[in-house]
Amino acid sequence: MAEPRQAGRKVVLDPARAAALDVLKAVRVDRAYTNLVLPAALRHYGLEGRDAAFATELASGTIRRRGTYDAVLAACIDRPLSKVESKVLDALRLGTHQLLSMRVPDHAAISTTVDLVRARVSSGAANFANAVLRKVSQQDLAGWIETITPDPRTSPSRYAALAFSHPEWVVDELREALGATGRDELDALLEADNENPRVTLVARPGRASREELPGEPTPYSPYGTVLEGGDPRSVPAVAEGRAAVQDEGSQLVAVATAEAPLEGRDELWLDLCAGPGGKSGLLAALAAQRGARLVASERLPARAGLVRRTLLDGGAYAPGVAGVVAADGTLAPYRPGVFDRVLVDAPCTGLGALRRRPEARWRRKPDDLVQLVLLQRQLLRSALDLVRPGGVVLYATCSPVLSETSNVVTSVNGARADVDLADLTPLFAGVPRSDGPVPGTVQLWPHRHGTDAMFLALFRKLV
Ligand SMILES: C[S@@+](CC[C@H](N)C(=O)[O-])C[C@H]1O[C@@H](n2cnc3c(N)ncnc32)[C@H](O)[C@@H]1O
Repeated sequence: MAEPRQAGRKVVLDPARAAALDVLKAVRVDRAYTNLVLPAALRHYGLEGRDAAFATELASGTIRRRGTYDAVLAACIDRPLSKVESKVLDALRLGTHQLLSMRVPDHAAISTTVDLVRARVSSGAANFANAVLRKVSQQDLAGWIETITPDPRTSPSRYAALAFSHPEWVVDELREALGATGRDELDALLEADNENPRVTLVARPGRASREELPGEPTPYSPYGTVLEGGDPRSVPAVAEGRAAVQDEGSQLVAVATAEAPLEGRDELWLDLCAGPGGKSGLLAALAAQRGARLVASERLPARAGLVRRTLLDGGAYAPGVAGVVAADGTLAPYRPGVFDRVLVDAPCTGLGALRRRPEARWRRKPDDLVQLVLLQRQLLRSALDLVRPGGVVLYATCSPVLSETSNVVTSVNGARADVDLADLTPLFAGVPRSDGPVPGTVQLWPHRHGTDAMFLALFRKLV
C-alpha cells in the first residue's frame, strides 16, 4: 500500500478506495470486466465484509453512473474532460460518487480522494482535485441533475441519458422495448439498472433443496433464494456445485425450457449456447429428474471448459448430463431432428443485464446489433432444424431490445412453414405483467420483477 507524506505527516491510503481506483483503471485501460477484476482487487488489499462491500459499491456504482458524474465534473472544470489526466479523472469520479450517491461525509469523500491523487499522481493534481470536489459538494445529486440536464419535455432522451447515466441510444432502445403501455416506466427501469442487484442462488433440484440455502425464497422460481448479503461461496451447497449464483430470470428460462408442454419422446435436450453453463446446470438437474439427458454445446472452447466444470459432480458428469461439446451452433455437429427440447440462449447486447455488468452500457455500440441479430437468426434456425417434429425450441436473450427479440422471432417464424410460435404465457401465469412484445412471448424486467430483462419465445416444430 502506498504511504505518501503530506507536509511531514504520513498519509495511509484507504485500501477500499485504492482498490476501487485500481478497478476503474483496469476497466478503462485493459477493457477488463468489473466483476472479474473486483475479486482480485479485494484480495490484493485484504478487504472483507463491510470494507469489501464498500469497495464494490464504490467501483461498480462509479462505473454505472459515470455518464451523470462526467456531466457534473464538466460543469466544475474549465477545460474539456478529455484534457484531464485519466488517473485524476478516475479519482474525481470516485469522489463524486461518494459525495452524491453514498452516505460518505463530504470531508471524508474529499480528503480521501485528494490523498489518492497525491499518492498516485502529484501534489499539484491533488490541489486541483480538492478544488473540483469542493465545487461538486456544493449541490446534492438532485440539484446537479437540475443543473446538467435539458428540459425533459423537449429533449427526453438526452434528459434521461444524463439523469440516469445511460448512453442516449440505449435509452431509445429501452423506451421502444417498454412499448406504449410501459412508457411511463422508463425512469424506473433506468434507475433499476443503476442498483446493485441482490445475489440470487439456485438449488439444483435433486442435488440441493432451496431449504438448505440461506435467504428468502425467490417469488417466481421454485428453486431460488435471494441473499441479504454475505459471500455466496461460503454456502456449502454452492461450494460443492449443488447450488449456484443465478439470476431468477435465468432460472425461469431453464425452467420454461424444461416445462414447455411436449407430446411423445422427451429424452434428449440441447443447450446450444451454453457457456459459461449457468442454465445448463439447472437444465441438467431438471433433465435428470425426468430421465432425460442434456447436451451442452458452446462455440468457444474456453467457455465450453467452464460449462464442463459446472456440470461435473466429483470426477464425473452430474446426473442428467450427456456431454459437453465445443461447437459452433450455426454448424452444429448433430443430426437434424434428434433433440426433443432445445434452448437457444443467444449471444446478445446484454442490455437487460446492465445491473450486473457496470461497464457494459459504455462498451456496447449500436453497430453491435447488426452482427448479433444475424447470428441470433442463424442460431434459432439451426435449433429449429435440430429439434424433432413435435419438439420445442426456447429462444431467449438477456436483452429486451426489439431487434433482438420480436424482430428475430417474427422474421424466423415467418420464413418457415415447419414451425409455430407457441404460447408461453400459461407457464408465466404467476408472473404479473410479463407479456412480451409478440403475443405468446414473455418479457421480464428488473423494475417489475427484480430479474434481468430476459426475453423468452417458444417454438414448436410441426409434425
Ligand atoms: C448469453 S450467453 C449464454 C449463457 C449461458 N446459457 C448461461 O446461462 O450460462 C451466449 C453464449 O453463446 C456463445 N456463442 C456465441 N456464438 C455462438 C455460436 N455461433 N455457437 C454457439 N455458441 C455461441 C457465447 O460464447 C456465449 O457463451
